[in-house]
Amino acid sequence: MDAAHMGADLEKVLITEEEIHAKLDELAAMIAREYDGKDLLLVGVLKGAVMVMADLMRALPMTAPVDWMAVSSYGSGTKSSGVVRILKDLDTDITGRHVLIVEDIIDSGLTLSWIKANLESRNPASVEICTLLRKPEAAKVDVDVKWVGFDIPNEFVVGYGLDFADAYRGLRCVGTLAPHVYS
Ligand SMILES: O=P(O)(O)OC[C@H]1O[C@H](OP(=O)(O)OP(=O)(O)O)[C@H](O)[C@@H]1O
Ligand code: HPA
Ligand SMILES: [Mg+2]
Repeated sequence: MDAAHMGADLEKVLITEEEIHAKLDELAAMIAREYDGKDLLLVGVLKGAVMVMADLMRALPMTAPVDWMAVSSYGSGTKSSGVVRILKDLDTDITGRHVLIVEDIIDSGLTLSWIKANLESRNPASVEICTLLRKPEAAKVDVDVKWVGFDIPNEFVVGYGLDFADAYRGLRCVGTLAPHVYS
């Protein structure tokens, strides 16, 4: 599908490309201050966090290494199953290291609360979370998140890494889909 058609499937744009980049620059400045002189490991959660990670790491004035986990709780639908499975674990031993989990979205919170607890059990120096998006009204569990880009309404969103049935991740903005896409 070309960009024009992908854009035509949007009902509304919630956050523009420019707003995303300005926010990630702000977050990167705070993160750089927090981890100055520390052994930081960035951990991205596949697949949704790919865009956030790519732009955040380039905004960070440091050489922090990156590792990835793949988990799945949504499958191809629009509701979290609540069951988290590790599809790919870290390559890195995080014992004694400062871990920053980089995510695209906290929706029910089930995925991130599970991942955070899982990583904390591996004896790191610290585990914090940076997420581009959060849906406060959708929270089923409380997740302690240090850095949030945008709080958004409780609507299913796509773009900038976020998918519907694995599509739309390449959209440069974040938006909601038109009803015809679901039918
Ligand atoms: O707060 P929650 O309700 O748990 O939802 C958030 C999670 O859901 C999405 O991942 P998904 O399982 O869709 O995998 P994906 O990143 O490969 O799309 C998203 O990237 C988060 O990891
Ligand atoms: O709103 C969403 N959109 C896409 N993927 C998601 N995973 C959790 N919430 C969402
Ligand atoms: Mg998904």
